[in-house]
Amino acid sequence: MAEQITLRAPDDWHIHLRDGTALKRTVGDAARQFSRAIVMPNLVPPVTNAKSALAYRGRICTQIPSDCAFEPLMVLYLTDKTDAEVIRQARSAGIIAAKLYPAGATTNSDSGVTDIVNIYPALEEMQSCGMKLLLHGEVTTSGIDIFDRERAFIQNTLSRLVEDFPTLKIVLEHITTAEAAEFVQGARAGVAATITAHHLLYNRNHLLAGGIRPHFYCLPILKRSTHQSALIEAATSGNPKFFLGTDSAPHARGQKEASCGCAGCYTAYAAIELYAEAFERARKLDKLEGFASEFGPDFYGLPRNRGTITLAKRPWTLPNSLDMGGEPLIPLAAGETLQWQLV
Ligand SMILES: NC(=O)N[C@@H](CC(=O)O)C(=O)O
Ligand SMILES: [Zn+2]
Ligand SMILES: [Zn+2]
Repeated sequence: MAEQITLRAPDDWHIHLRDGTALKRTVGDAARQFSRAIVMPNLVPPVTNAKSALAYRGRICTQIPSDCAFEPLMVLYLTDKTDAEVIRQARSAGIIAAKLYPAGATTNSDSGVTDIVNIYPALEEMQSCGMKLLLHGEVTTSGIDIFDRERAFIQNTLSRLVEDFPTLKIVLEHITTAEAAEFVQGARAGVAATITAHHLLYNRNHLLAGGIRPHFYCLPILKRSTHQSALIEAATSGNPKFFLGTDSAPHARGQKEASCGCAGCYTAYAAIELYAEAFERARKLDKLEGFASEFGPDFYGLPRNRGTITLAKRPWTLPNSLDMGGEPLIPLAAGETLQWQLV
């Protein structure tokens, strides 16, 4: 029999499920892999209040496969107009986090925040009611090089936020640099980070050397391999400040393979298998369970899942494309062979 490992059931603390006909694909994949997921609110139009978050949750729930138990955890999209009252209503509707997209930073972030001081009253309220702040941590200043945008965000915005709101729980999402890992490690309690599978498995050579490969294009953009190594180190360290967030973000093939392609990698189809690959390469498979299944719920103050999943060492090949109800969707690592497979 193939070698197997059994883990407490994992959760995804950052995923994009989109809406409408995409939900069958995205919710099905997420629910097979994870028990819970933090659902990003960057729809068009974005999810900016309790009412639209609950309606979106309802649409997601209709697509949960009958043999899966899956809980979507909803997130509010912060805009310049989000005030304390919007936060209070969201909190009483069970929304556990709000997301800061600096305006223009990434996919569907046009309604994002133009100046952090505009949301200080909302952040005050979040701090007092215990709502988490999730960050797309990149500056949008056109003069700042795309490879430096995360570092600049940490210097200009995050270091100030952490001090101005000393008890606000903050997640710096999808970190991509050694500086981000260091900042989070050294920051006060209540500051954590998620790390994607693709930032553990790849670096900018995979994106750009020997031809441009649009399916590796995501934001924050893949960095050089020294940063990849720092992220592997952080994810496999057993430090509970680092936990799993796939940032799985589907765009149909034509949106990716284009003269101006969209940012986002679709990893939900094989998410835990991709992470297992990265942890095994680092010889740290024993650290996967904490990262994938324990540190996230502990940070959010939610119970750890009771169920388990089993992975078997049984090499398998990802399909070349997936059906998303229209144009095909190319999963990350399409056609590649992974060592571990979800049983
Ligand atoms: N990560 C990405 O490259 N894209 C995400 C947005 C985001 O998380 O920044 C998307 O919604 O497509
Ligand atoms: Zn983002
Ligand atoms: Zn994202």
